[in-house]
Amino acid sequence: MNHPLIVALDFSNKNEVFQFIDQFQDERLFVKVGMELFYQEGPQIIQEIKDKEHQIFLDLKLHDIPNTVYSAMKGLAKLGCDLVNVHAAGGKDMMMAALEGLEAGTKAGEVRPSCIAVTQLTSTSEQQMRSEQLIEATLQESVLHYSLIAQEAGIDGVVCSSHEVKILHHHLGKEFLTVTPGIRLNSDLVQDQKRVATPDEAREAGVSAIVVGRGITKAEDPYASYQAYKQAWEGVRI
Ligand SMILES: O=c1ccn([C@@H]2O[C@H](COP(=O)(O)O)[C@@H](O)[C@H]2O)c(=O)[nH]1
Repeated sequence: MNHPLIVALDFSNKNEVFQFIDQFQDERLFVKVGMELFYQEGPQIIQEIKDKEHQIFLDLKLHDIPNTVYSAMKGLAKLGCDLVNVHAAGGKDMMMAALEGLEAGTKAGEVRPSCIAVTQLTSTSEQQMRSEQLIEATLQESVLHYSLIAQEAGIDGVVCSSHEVKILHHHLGKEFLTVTPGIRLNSDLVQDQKRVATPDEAREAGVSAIVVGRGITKAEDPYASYQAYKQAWEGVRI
């Protein structure tokens, strides 16, 4: 994964999606299709975006018993996305089943999508995690624990915040993917996110890919905002 800036297409219908995408005639985007769009438009939206030669992260965060996740992933693999995900809280057996489903559903001669696991949502604070999930650890420890079991299951990386990336690299190596939402420019509103970082901070932490939604899609000039995020994200990478 070559350090993409992934744009979250949190729209409720395909007209809004293509109105947005059509502003980027000269760019091959890496976009994220999440629950809002997928549940409204169904699986065919994936092919329509692929026809325009954009890469796709299908962010459905699967979390169920292993057998159900196996079958769901087998079906999703047929859509030909680049990246899919599960919740690490579903457990090691569930994550292994997700990978088996992806392998089973990937067409012969094609590469299976990468699969990452959500650790703690970027909208979760440590205080919330402790009081609502009854986890008696720091947030970093919880993210590290979920990442360790994800790696043991054979998962390719995790969704976390930029704040946890250095410790993950230390324990899991730099090849393990870190995909971080909760990205904001200093001028942006934080909204419902709790663990946020700027694109520069994410780059300095060594993040593999950043995810940006409203900062681009709801901007007055989405194209200009995309370029501003991209410039800050690309910076000087060492
Ligand atoms: O921990 C997570 C996991 C997924 N997301 C998703 O990323 C985008 C972020 O959108 P913004 O508008 O930039 O806040 C959104 O689609 C979430 O579903 C996340 O934010 N945190």
